[in-house]
Amino acid sequence: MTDEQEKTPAGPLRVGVLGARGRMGIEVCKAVEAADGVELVAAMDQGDDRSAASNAQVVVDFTTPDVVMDNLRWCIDRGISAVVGTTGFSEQRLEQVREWLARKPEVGVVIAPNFGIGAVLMMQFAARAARHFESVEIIEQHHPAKLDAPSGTATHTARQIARARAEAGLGPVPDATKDEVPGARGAEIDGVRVHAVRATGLVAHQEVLFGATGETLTIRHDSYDRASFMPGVLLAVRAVRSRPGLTVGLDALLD
Ligand SMILES: NC(=O)C1=CN([C@@H]2O[C@H](COP(=O)(O)OP(=O)(O)OC[C@H]3O[C@@H](n4cnc5c(N)ncnc54)[C@H](O)[C@@H]3O)[C@@H](O)[C@H]2O)C=CC1
Ligand SMILES: O=C(O)C1=N[C@H](C(=O)O)C[C@H](O)C1
Repeated sequence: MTDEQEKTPAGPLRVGVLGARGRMGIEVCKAVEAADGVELVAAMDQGDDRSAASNAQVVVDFTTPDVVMDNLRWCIDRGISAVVGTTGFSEQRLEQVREWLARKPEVGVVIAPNFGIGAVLMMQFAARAARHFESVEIIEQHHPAKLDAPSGTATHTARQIARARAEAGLGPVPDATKDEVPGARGAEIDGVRVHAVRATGLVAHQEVLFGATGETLTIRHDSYDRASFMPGVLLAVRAVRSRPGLTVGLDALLD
């Protein structure tokens, strides 16, 4: 961005999209084009020259876990803030992003495992319920073209539940089952079992099942259409430049 552009007052916020021909990218481009106060200045996908997005003030990334770190570095180096929905963010990756941002204190990055407002609330409710139940399992369900399992949302939920259980002094989830077939009891994330279902017709769904003596509690969220993620994406796009540093999840933006 030139000094002249930075000084120009109050034009629409210039937004670039990486992964623009993907399922989410197509929806984000439509949402940005339809929204007030924002302007789509670059819609880039694999093989395109990323430098066409240099003029953006905010880049939205819905690509793949293997390219997202390179994209983020590219944005941060250029002083471009970023809103990231791509999955695959381990604690090490988040730490790496914080390191890059330390050299660019004016840049903001929001990384959210799920931009659905209902999904954010589902994760919050699950974290709140966690300390009251000795048993918990997560069942995530997605469309069969999804590349990763378990989902970023399920991983994030499991970590939040594990943290809440530890703070409450709960021990391991009780389970005497012998795994006769490997995988029958799902994956384990921070001590929480996660089951990943893939089926045609699904979009993005998650259940968190809690159990205590004589009762269960099921907290469920369903995204039936990718439009469900757009209010959260636009919220982050509008907020990210006023939140320097790294923000993980949408929670702080909803408060
Ligand atoms: N945080 C959230 O709310 C949501 C996150 N996701 C995540 O977003 C990611 C994308 O999901 P989908 O759109 O369903 O996948 P998709 O496979 O439909 O789209 C990914 C796109 O990225 C493109 N791409 C690959 N490398 C690229 C590069 N170097 N530069 C630019 N574009 C590149 C691909 O060509 C493809 O068009 C996944 O990690 C998914 O889990 C999906 C839905 C919601
Ligand atoms: O790939 C998807 O579709 C989704 N990915 C995100 C995830 O992995 O949690 C968010 C949502 O579940 C849809």
